[in-house]
Amino acid sequence: MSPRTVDVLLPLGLDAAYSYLLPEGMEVSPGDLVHVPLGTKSVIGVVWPRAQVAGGKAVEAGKLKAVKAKLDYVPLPPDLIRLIDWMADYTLAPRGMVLRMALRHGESPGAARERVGVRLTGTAPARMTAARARLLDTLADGFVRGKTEAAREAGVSPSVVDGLVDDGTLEAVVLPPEPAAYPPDPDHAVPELSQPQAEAAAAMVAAVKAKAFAVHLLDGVTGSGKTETYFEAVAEAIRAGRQALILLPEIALTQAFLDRFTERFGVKPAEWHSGVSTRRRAKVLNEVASGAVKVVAGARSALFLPFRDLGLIIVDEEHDPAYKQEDGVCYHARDMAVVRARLASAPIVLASATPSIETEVNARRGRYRRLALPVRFGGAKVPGLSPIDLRKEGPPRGRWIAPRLEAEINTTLEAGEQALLFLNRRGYAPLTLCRSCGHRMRCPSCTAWLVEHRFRRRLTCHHCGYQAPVPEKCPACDAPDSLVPVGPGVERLQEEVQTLFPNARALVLSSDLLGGVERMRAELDAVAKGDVDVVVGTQLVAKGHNFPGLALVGVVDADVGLGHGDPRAAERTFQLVHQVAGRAGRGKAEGRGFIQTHMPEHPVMRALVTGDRDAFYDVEIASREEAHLPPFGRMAALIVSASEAHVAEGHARRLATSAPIVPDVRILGPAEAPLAILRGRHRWRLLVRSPRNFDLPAYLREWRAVAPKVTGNIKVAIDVDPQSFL
Ligand SMILES: Nc1ncnc2c1ncn2[C@@H]1O[C@H](COP(=O)(O)OP(=O)(O)OP(=O)(O)O)[C@@H](O)[C@H]1O
Ligand SMILES: [Zn+2]
Repeated sequence: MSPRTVDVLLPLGLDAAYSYLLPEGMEVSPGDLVHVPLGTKSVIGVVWPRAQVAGGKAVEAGKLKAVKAKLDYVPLPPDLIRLIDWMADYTLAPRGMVLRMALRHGESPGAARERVGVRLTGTAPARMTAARARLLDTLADGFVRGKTEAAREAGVSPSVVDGLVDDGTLEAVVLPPEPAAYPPDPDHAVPELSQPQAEAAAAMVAAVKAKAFAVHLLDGVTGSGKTETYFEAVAEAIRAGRQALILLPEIALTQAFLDRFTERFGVKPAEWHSGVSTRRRAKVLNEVASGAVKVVAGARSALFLPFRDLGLIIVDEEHDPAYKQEDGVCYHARDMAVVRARLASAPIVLASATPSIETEVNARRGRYRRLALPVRFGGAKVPGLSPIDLRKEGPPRGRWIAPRLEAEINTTLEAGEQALLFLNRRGYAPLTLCRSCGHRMRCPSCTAWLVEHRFRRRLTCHHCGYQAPVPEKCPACDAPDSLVPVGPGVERLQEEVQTLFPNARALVLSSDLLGGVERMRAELDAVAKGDVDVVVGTQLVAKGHNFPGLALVGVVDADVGLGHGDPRAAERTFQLVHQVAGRAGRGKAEGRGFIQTHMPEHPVMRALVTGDRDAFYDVEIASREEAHLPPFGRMAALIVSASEAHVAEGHARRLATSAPIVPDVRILGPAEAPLAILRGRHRWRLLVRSPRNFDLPAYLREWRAVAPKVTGNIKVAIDVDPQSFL
């Protein structure tokens, strides 16, 4: 009999699986985790289905090494294996690197720590103290409680518990391990839905029941209650004993989401994001695989969880750029979620008030089914937006809040309502320059200005993280005290708010403040509770928050994102401003919004002011179509980088000449990237554009096969469907 072999994919920068001998007596199936030798090391790999190694090198069985051990870890389910293959083919990332994303959190949780609980025995204590009495009182209901919980609930120290155990008044019992998440109850608090909500919910529920792939766009205006509505589909999946995945763009910030889930289903969902401890993630992963965890709310990496029976995927705020991963394997989590849903034969719901152009086009073509929620829940109105023309009624020099906006903020504060000022610039000032010689402070390793962060007293590069204290004299001309900030960031804007409205409680919300997620959650909560009068925030505040007391929104510089030659600039600006404005007027107070701009006649500003969303999409879709931009054409970016400028340029030029010539495929560039130097590496960019129904990944693979060899420290990064054009 010929020796048995298996193919094992390793989580390394390799595309093909390697063959290994299977020792006698060892049985493995695709998806199983195994230990295999690689060189002198032993590494973890995954048994891969055979079809994938067709192109691999045939090795004589005699030279093959043997699988060392089959690991007692959760295997990858078939639809996840197919997703990994699909993603590797589509993004051109090595299959092993895609696998790595699915394995990164897959450590074994180890033995669960034993939890000890206590309960009353009926024996009276030898002696009574006030603390003991409180504890006994707490436990009088007869329920078992964890030792620490019992102490906390009674307000006594844990030693009091130990004392009573020693006395025989309490007995210690071993508690079963705590699950990663308790089962959500689909009938815990069923809301009364409005008519449009009920119709949309019914369609999604039917899709869950159908157990078939289908894409729905839940297209609801800000505050229409999209969450409540898709929760009904989640409830249906739970009722059917299946699992649901809810992707959120910034899960670390969405305490409010978890609270709402808890209100609806009685318990929290399992959370999955980088803020969750490794140990906890391992536990979640195991229980997702066993099927015990019914609902996961997570960041994009949750896409790679080994669901046992995935019945529904929700992508909330589907337009959010945070879904795109730009380093390592470049992929768009929304698009890959659609792929995973297809592979799992499950329905998927994309929710947004400002759908991406791609999704909107799919809905218009009927490929996605649109479920519309045209009005806010409870009758509140979506706020109107008025332009403030900075050319005519701008603020005085050195200030950024125009007089009209200032007056509006005053009115708002007098009425006891909250105001939000939006500026998508972190830090104090985007540029620092020397008053004497004009020297500009720039990052030593990027083509970028250093941004002053006054709270932290540092100049920071937002691209590479470089930091330095603000120097006391100009590094170029030595003039003392000559460095001045130019332009506003949120920190500087807050200073202006404090000057203009000294009695207002102002708060900066930005993703880079000290204190991390915990602080952010606490601050968002404070805003929602009304403990803050004026919020000054970056795009962080645009994301789905519900601030009931917020009446006024001022967009301080609506032009920030426009005019960088970025094909998505108009779309992004529209989405961001519309979403920010959508935070106002959700409670009792009527909402108002103001946008400060130098170009009120710009189509984006006009669409925002007239509130004519469809007109904006019409124009934007038409211009994309005319320019053959996605989704009317396909696009990929190739970024060539090297530590020396001429090396990067030379390679980019040779790469361009090596491109296979195919009618309708256009190579744009190479050109120096707008972010010409990043972390000390010089960058050149090529863009490839093809018709829509063209296999662009196949073309790119063909190109890569004939491209000049990558030598020295040259790197070529491929980004299919690029979102950023820096
Ligand atoms: N059927 C309902 N019953 C009770 N409350 C509801 C219902 N639908 C929505 N709400 C409430 O209305 C508010 C707005 O809903 P939600 O935040 O889900 O809107 P949204 O569509 O997600 O908005 P955005 O796109 O701005 O994030 C929330 O406070 C929500 O609890
Ligand atoms: Zn830098």
